[in-house]
Amino acid sequence: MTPSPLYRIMDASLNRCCEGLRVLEDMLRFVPEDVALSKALKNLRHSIRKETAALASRAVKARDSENDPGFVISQNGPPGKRSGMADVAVANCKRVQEALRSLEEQAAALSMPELCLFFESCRFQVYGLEKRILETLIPEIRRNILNTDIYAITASEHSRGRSNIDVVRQMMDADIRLVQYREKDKSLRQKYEECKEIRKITKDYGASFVVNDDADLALMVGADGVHIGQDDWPVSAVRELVGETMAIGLSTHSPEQAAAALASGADYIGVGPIFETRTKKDVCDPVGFTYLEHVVKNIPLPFVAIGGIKVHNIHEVAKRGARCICLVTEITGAEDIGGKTKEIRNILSKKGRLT
Ligand SMILES: Cc1ncc(COP(=O)(O)OP(=O)(O)O)c(N)n1
Ligand SMILES: Cc1nc(C(=O)O)sc1CCOP(=O)(O)O
Ligand SMILES: [Mg+2]
Repeated sequence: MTPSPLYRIMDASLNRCCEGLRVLEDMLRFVPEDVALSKALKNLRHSIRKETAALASRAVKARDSENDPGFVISQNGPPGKRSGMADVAVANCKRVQEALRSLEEQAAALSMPELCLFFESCRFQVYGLEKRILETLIPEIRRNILNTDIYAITASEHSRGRSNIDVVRQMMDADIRLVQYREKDKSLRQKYEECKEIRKITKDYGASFVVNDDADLALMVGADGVHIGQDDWPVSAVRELVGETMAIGLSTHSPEQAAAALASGADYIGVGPIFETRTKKDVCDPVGFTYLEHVVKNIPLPFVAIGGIKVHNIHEVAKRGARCICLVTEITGAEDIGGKTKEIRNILSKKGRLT
């Protein structure tokens, strides 16, 4: 007898549900190393496999993957729709919940009341786990954006006449993993076009992309982060606008601002200007090493040191504990961006030996 098509749906939904749980389980295990949460997901997956063993062996008989129209749809769909790890986590929570809802409906239609109740209780467990995932994994992923040595920023007026696109391509070829788009005098349309292109390039290279000032632009182009200053919109308002998965960076220039940034929910802070800089017009006086050392000792947030940092002084910054360092014109103004990046990395790799 041909099995009911409902079994075919259940087969697909069971796989979808367990695959989604596995993705989440691995992310929690390896990103924030949250063993308890990872284990809770694993237990749920095992209990679903156990409770549905009889159903699964019937459902697999209804499987016909070669003729599944969904396969054609996913093959032709837009590649890389997810904009980062946080999006992957959120999408997989939804995937598991939807699969469980579908299983529940099919079980009801096939008059399997016990399984129907089981799937419903699993779905409610996932709602609870999703809340914990959003509270632990997503902020960790957002803060991870600074988990790199160099933070590059565009500056078309200091780029030897090269376009931002050209400069970003060279940055990517130099294996710079984090780039911010910062332009003060271009129209919104120009900024939008450039950011769209830079988002595409950075994604191709697997690098992170942050937009300065404009949270709406960051959203439109699917950036990984937005960077705001003390006079920009407050972090809480930006968070409301951009949602949970986008990182928010906040410039700080004093211990008071750093403490406020911590309370504000910013994912990372800019610490500067360490030295004098002419790149930012309305910048305050250099904060020097005192403020940098204060942040290293007292502020449990990722930070990036910025302002006047060049090849000749970067070791002074690194040896005081800055692990992520931002150089704007030193990189955009270099004739050979790849060569300059190597020079910077060479110094950073020797920082322990420099006095
Ligand atoms: C990484 C990083 N740190 C600091 C800043 C400066 O931001 P802000 O104070 O808002 O000034 P402008 O860059 O908007 O002139 C930054 N952009 N990036
Ligand atoms: C954009 C920016 N923000 C700063 C801050 O201290 O918040 S300093 C700065 C410009 C840094 O450029 P350069 O590396 O060319 O000196
Ligand atoms: Mg700003």
